[in-house]
Amino acid sequence: MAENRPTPPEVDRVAASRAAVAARRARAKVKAEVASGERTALEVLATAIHDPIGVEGRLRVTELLVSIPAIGVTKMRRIIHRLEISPSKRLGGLGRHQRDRLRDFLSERPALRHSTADSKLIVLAGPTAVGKGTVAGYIRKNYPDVLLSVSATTRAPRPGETEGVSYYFVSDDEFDRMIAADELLEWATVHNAYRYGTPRGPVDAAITAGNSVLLEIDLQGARAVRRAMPEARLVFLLPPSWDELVRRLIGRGTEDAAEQARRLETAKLELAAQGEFDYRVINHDVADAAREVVDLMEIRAASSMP
Ligand SMILES: Nc1ncnc2c1ncn2[C@@H]1O[C@H](COP(=O)(O)OP(=O)(O)OP(=O)(O)O)[C@@H](O)[C@H]1O
Ligand SMILES: Nc1nc2c(ncn2[C@@H]2O[C@H](COP(=O)(O)O)[C@@H](O)[C@H]2O)c(=O)[nH]1
Repeated sequence: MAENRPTPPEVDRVAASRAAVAARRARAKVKAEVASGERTALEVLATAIHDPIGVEGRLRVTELLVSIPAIGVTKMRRIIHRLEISPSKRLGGLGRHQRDRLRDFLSERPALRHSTADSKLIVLAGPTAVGKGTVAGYIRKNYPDVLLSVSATTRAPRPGETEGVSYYFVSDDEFDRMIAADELLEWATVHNAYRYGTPRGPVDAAITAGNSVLLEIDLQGARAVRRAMPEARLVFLLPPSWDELVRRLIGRGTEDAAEQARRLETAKLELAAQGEFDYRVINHDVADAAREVVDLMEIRAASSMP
């Protein structure tokens, strides 16, 4: 019956709304492909440049960035601010310089180019007194699903440290035995002083069970884990400034002046190596830094679900 048929303006509205739904679905599919590692963000950008009015071209830069595992909304806002790209910009509407900056950003970060869907191992490293232990402790308390690896060390306990929670405090002989028995995933002499190592068993067991594991270790250890387990994601914790790092070290008051000086020398070398890491997190605030680290695991855990 003629009166039940849509009038021409209605036809336009229905068609437009169907097209909008189809476009939204197509964009959601692209985002899911990036999130699962099926396509890289770089590939999506390349397609958008080739076809600015296609599905990829209609994707907002913000949508592309938050599809990438390890980039949450806060980090995405910081990135687009740094790249001087407006949040409303679509990939197809980027100017040449914006496009180049975005392409450079995506190319420079190996972790953003490859799928990270199967990585559950996060390594947290950074200079002395930046707050690695504090951030790891916050994660232990507030995110019980994350297993914090407990290292073995030959150094003596500090006041307040607990055997089996802070560290396994072992003798030199016992540490030698652990190395010989291949019980350590990695180990290093840190600050030219004591030996520290990650017991392999609990890490393997947690990963096999599908749980996320956090290792809080030094730069040498991070490099060794990368060699042994390339799927591990390396996070470098940074201080807001060098002066603040010195303030934290002195304020902690657990080392004498000679040990502080030795640690600060190591810190300079460690800071120079930050470019080797997949992610950098500035520890302004403990809860925020912990959240950023845990976000890496949550995204990965979710994306690795069947
Ligand atoms: N976001 C923060 N703001 C202010 N102080 C902090 C912050 N995070 C940690 N601290 C303080 O800085 C000091 C050093 O922290 P922590 O011992 O966790 O460092 P670390 O990186 O584990 O050091 P190390 O490698 O020497 O063991 C502590 O006194 C801690 O309370
Ligand atoms: N390579 C490893 N480094 C480790 C491990 N556990 C801790 N550490 C690092 O040692 C220093 C000093 O720690 P502190 O407790 O004496 O202040 C710090 O940078 C830790 O990250 C480990 O298992 N392997």
